[in-house]
Amino acid sequence: MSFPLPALSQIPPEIVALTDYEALARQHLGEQAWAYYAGGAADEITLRENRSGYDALKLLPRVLRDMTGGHTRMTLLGQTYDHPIFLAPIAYQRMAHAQGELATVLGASALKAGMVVSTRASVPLEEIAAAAQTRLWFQLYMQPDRAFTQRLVQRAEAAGYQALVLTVDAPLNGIRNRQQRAQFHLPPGVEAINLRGMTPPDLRPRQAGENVAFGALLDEAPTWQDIAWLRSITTLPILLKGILSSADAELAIQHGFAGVIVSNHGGRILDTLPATVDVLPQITAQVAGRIPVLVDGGIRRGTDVLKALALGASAVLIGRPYIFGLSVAGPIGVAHVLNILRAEFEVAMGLTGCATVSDITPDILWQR
Ligand SMILES: Cc1cc2nc3c(=O)[nH]c(=O)nc-3n(C[C@H](O)[C@H](O)[C@H](O)COP(=O)(O)O)c2cc1C
Ligand SMILES: CCCCCCC(=O)C(=O)O
Repeated sequence: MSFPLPALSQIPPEIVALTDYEALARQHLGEQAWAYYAGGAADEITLRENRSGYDALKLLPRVLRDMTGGHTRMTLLGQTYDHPIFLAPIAYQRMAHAQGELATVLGASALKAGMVVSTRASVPLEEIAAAAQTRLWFQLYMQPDRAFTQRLVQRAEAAGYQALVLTVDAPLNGIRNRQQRAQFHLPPGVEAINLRGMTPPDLRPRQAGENVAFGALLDEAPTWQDIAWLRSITTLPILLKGILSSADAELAIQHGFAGVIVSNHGGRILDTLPATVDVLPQITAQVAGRIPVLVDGGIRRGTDVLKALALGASAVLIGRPYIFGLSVAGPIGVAHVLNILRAEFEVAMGLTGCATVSDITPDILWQR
């Protein structure tokens, strides 16, 4: 089922960096889909800072180290991965490509990248698993109907997903002005197919002055009290996605999570949150190696991957870049994005004197 890597030779030679896909994707996606995928919340301050945070960090190479036998492999939750770059969960991928998540999983398989499949995927989770030749994790939005949530978790487990990722930073949608200006709505035929049969939340337009968040939506949002229940219905390891505070990272450990993902949802939920790379050091310090810490948001270069690992992350996830690759060139685009980033990461390791990921330590970051 995997496709041959040589197909990457079909990619136009001028596409050499992740950002090259961004400009092309804008031409492939309509205005509404572009607003959905590329946009962030409100003034998009957090969206921009996720990127500028990495640019502000400078590397300090170590030289003349023995690099014999170097590689990018790493171990996470007891499994070995070829490299520490994962695909973050992104909803509704059939809006970017006719095959949606099925195309993405082929691209991920070609590069043996771990892929996190969204609850709001537009292809049944079982079909994605059947096409996968790489490790899959399932991202869970807990639903008000707990029996429905339980069935979803059981389906993911039965289909062979190896971990759950509980996203907790989006109990309701952010203020998405870019989407509003583009009058974004899902096109016909694209839906969160794995949520079929569930009573949809009450999203009717509110009268002026009426509550938009308090009431039904937030009353039913999960809390720490629900975690024991979630852990009781699955044997899969569960990671917590959407952590920015070290106090919440500590609570995650106390509640038995297998890992945390430092994330501000790609700057899409609440604007003016700090960049994930800026809070990462506090969280890795708090966690102190007890569970793995992953991070996403703004990672566009191999040097960003290296910096995140130098700050203590075990792995990183990318979101928009692979969606842009998907929209331009389907599975090959996803594979190409991963290939570029993995190769850049390897070069950055080599040029800072890190032969393996365990050699990536904070001393390769320049202190002013
Ligand atoms: C269009 C879009 C849809 C997303 N859908 C989900 C989702 O369904 N579940 C989730 O946990 N995160 C979702 N995210 C957040 C991503 O998983 C990830 O945190 C973020 O995209 C990382 O930032 P980056 O896009 O700058 O790499 C979405 C992000 C985007 C851009
Ligand atoms: C209540 C928030 C739902 C967002 C679903 C998709 C997503 O995570 C995103 O667009 O971002």
